[in-house]
Amino acid sequence: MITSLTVIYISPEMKSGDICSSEAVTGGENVFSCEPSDVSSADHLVVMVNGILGSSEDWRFAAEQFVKSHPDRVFVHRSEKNAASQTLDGVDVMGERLSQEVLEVIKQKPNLRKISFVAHSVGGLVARYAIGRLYRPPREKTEEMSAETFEEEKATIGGLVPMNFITVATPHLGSRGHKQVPFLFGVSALEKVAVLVIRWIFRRTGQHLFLTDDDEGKPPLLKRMLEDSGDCYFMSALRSFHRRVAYANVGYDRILGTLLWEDSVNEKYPHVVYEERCKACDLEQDSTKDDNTNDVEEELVTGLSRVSWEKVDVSFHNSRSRFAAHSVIQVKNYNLHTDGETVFNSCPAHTSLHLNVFLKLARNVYQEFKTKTQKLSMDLTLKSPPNLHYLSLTKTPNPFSSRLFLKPINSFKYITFKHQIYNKNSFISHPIRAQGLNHDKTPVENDEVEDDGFVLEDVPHLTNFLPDLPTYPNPLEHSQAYAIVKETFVKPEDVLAQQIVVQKGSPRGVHFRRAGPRKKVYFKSEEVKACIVTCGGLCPGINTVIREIVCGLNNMYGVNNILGIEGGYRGFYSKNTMELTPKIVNDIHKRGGTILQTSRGGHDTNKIVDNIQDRGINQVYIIGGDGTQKGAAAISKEVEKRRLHVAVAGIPKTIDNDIAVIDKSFGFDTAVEEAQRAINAAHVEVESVDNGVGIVKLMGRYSGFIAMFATLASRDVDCCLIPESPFYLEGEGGLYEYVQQRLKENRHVVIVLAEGAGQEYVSESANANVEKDASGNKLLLDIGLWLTQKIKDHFTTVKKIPINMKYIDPTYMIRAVPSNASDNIYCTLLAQSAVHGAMAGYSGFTVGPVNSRHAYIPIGRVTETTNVVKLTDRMWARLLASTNQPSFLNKPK
Ligand SMILES: Nc1ncnc2c1ncn2[C@@H]1O[C@H](COP(=O)(O)OP(=O)(O)O)[C@@H](O)[C@H]1O
Ligand SMILES: O=P(O)(O)OC[C@H]1O[C@](O)(COP(=O)(O)O)[C@@H](O)[C@@H]1O
Ligand SMILES: [Mg+2]
Repeated sequence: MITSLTVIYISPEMKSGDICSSEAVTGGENVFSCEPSDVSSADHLVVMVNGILGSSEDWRFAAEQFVKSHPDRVFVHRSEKNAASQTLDGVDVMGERLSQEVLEVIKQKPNLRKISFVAHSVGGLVARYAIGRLYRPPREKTEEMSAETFEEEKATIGGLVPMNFITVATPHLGSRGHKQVPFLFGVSALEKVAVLVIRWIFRRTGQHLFLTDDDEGKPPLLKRMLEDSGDCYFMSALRSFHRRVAYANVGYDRILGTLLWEDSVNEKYPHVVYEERCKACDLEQDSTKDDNTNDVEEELVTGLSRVSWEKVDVSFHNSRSRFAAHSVIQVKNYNLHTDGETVFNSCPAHTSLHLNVFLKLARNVYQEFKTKTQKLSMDLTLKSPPNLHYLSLTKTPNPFSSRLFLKPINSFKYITFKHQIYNKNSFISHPIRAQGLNHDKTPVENDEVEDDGFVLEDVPHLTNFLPDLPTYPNPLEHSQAYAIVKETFVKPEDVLAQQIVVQKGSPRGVHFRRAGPRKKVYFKSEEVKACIVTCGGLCPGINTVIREIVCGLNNMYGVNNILGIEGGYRGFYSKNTMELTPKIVNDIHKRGGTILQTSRGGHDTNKIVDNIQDRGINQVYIIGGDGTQKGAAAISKEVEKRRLHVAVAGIPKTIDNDIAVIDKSFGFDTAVEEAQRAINAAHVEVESVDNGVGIVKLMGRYSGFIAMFATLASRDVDCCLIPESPFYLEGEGGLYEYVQQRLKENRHVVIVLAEGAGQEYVSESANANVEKDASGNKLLLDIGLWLTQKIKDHFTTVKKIPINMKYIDPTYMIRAVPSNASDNIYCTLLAQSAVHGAMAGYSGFTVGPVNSRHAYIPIGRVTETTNVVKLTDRMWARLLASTNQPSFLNKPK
C-alpha cells in the first residue's frame, strides 16, 4: 500500500551532510544525505532487508553509516514490507513483497542507476527471491541496435545495474539439522520435536528454512532457488551482481549455529580452519540430521557455488556479546554498539569491531567491479587489543569449493586459531594461504606473511572423504627417465598464477595447483583399473590424448589394466568396453577422430557410477568439452557421495577453444592451421576471377577463436565475422559497402565466417525454431549459405555488379584431421598431467595450461563461464587493424 511519497526535505536547522530519513512511498524508510548535491547525484540504491521477526529498525544504524560514508552517492532504502510476524509468511511471499517495494522506490527515484542489497539472516533468502523476480535479462539483439548499444545491453535488477549482493548471517543452506532455532538452544531432542511442529513455530518461513515445504509437489523452495524457473531468474539474478559477499559468524550464532556454508563444513566436512565453534553445538552428536540432509546440503552448496562469493568470517568468540552474535553481526542495536560498555560492561574493542564490520560492509557496497580485487586487509585493521575478536577474510571466488581443500584444524598444529589472533598485527587471517598447500602434510609456514590477496583455488582430493587412504611411494622415484631430472616431483607448494599481468601492489590473486607427479601416490599400480571415455564433438588430437594416457599409465606407473569406454557417456552402460594397451594405441595419434567413438547426450550419472563400481574401475579419464566436464563434475560428486576410491580426471577438448581458464584447448592450433588451406583455396579461387567473393565458414558456436586466429594467420582475409561481434549489411560501415570497396580496390574479397555469427539474421529469415542436439546445445543455422545468398542478391540485383561467389565450408574436414606436431606435444602433456593428478589422489579436476604451465583446475571453474573473444581485448583490435574491416560499431539508425 502506498503510504506517502518520498520527500527529500532539508530543514534550515539541518547542517549540510546530515543524515535524513523519510518514510518512503513504499512504506519503507529511506535514508539519504542532506548534502544538496545528493538529491541528484545519489544514483546507487542500497536496499536493506531485515531478518526473521525483525523490522526496518534493525538496519537504522547501518543505513546511517552507509550514507555518512558516501553522502553523495548512496540512497538507502530499509525495507518495511516484511516486519515482525510478516516475516513468518514464507520466503516467497516476502520476496514478492520486497520486489514490489523495490520497484516502487525505483519508480520514485529516476536518478537511480545502480542497486545493491544488504540483507540480514532470512532477509538474505528473501532478497535472493526478490532479485529473481526483479531480474531483467539483456534484451535480444535487434536490427535497430547498434553494436555499441548491444555491447552495453546487460541484465538489470528492476532496470538498475546490479552491484553488490551482501548477506549477513544468512542461512543459505537452510536450517535442517543445524540446531539453530533460537529458543531451542541447540538441544537436539528439542529440535527433533521442533521439526515436527515447525509449521506452528515459524509457519511458512519455517517450512522453507527446514526444507519441509512441498508446494504442489514441487521441490523445497531453497532448492528451486538454485535455478531459474519460469519468470523467476534466481540464479541469473545472483550471477548478475558484480559481487556477492557473505558475512558469517564463525561461532556463537544461536540462530544460525553451523548452518552457513563455511561453518557447516566443520562437522561433516572437517576442513575449515579458524572456526571458533560453539561448544554447545560441538559437544553433542548431531542426531537430528536425517540421511537426506547431506544430500540436500550438498546440492545447495553445489548450486550456490556456481557463482563466485566472497566471504567474511566474523568471530565474537571472546566477547561478552558473543551470545547475541546473530544480531551483533548486523549491528542491529544502536545502543549496544555505541554504548557497548554500558550494555556489556566490557572493553571498547566491541565498538571498534562493530564499526569495522560496518566499514567493511559499506565498502563492499560502494566498491565497484573494477576495484574489487583491492587488498582486503586494508579494510579491517583494528586498533584495539587483538584478543577479543577477529575477522577472517577469504577473498575467494568460490567459498564453497575452497572448503574442499582446507584441512582439518588438528592437522595444522603449527598454526592455531589463537596464534592467528595473538600474533598478527591485524585481525585478518589468511585461511587459504595458511592451509591451501598442505595435502602432503608439508605446511607452508606463513606466519610472517602479510595478507597479500593470495587465493588458491584448489581441486578436491580423495582424502577429503576417505581420510585414511594409504599412500605409496611414487614409482617415478626409480624411473630411469626421471633419474636425471633435478626435481622429479612437483613441490606441494607450487602454484600457478591465473593473472600474470599485474601492477605493483595489486593482490596476488587466484592461483591453481601446479600439475605434475607427486612424491606419494594414492593407488598401488597393480590395483589401478583405469578407463577412458571421449564425449562431444570431434577435435584433432583426441587419439593422441588417449594414447598418452595409456602409455603414461603404463610406462610411468606400471598400470596394465585400462579400458576404453565406447561411444561417449552412454557407453558406460550400453556398450562393451575395449582393452587399451600401449600396443593397441601405438599408432592412433596419426588418425583423426577418436578410436573410442563419441556421442552427445546420454549422461546418466547414477548409471555411469553404478557401472564404474560394478567394473571395479578406480580411475576415470574423461575427454570432452564444456558439457562433458559438467558431466565429469557430476560423476565425481557422486563418487564422493558414495565414498568410492575413484579418481575422476577431466581433459578439456573442444575445437572452439571456448573453455574458460586454460590458455587454449588441444586441437585448436591444428584447426587454425587446417583452416589456412580452406582460406588459401578461397583466395586462389577469387583472385583468379573478376569480382571474386570468397566466403569460408569455420566452426565456432559461441566463440570465434578459430575464425579470428585463422584470419590473423592468413593475411588473405579481408573480413572476419564472429559471434561476439554483431555485424550488419546495409548502409554506412556495413558489410555490403565494405565488400564493394574491396572489389573496387582489389577485384576480389575473402570473408571468414564463424558458424555462430549472425545467427539472429538466419533464424529471422528462415523463421526457424531453435532446435537442440542430444546434449542440449543449440543447433546452428547455416549462416554461410545465408550470407552467400544475401551478397549475391545485393550485387547482382541491387548494385547490378556481377560477382563470382565461391563458398567453402570446410568445418568437418578441419575437425577430422589428426593433430599437428605442436598439438601432439600439448596432448601428451595434458594426458601425463591427468595421470599424475589421478595417481596423486586428486579427483574432480580438469587439467590444462594456465599461462603456459599445466595446472589442476577445479572442474566448476572451467564450466562456469565460456571463453569468448573479448572485443575490448587487444587481439580483436589487432585483427581489425590487420584486415582494415569495419568494426560494425556504428550501425545506422
Ligand atoms: N550439464 C551437464 N551435466 C551432465 N552431463 C552433461 C551436461 N552437459 C552435457 N553433458 C554430457 O556431456 C557429453 C558431451 O556434451 P556436449 O555438449 O555434446 O559436448 P562437449 O562436451 O564437447 O561440449 C554428452 O554426453 C552430454 O550428455
Ligand atoms: O555437428 P556436431 O558434431 O554435433 O558438432 C558441431 C559443433 O561441434 C563443435 O565443433 C563444438 O563441439 P563441442 O561442444 O563438442 O566441443 C562446434 O564448433 C560445432 O558447432
Ligand atoms: Mg560444448
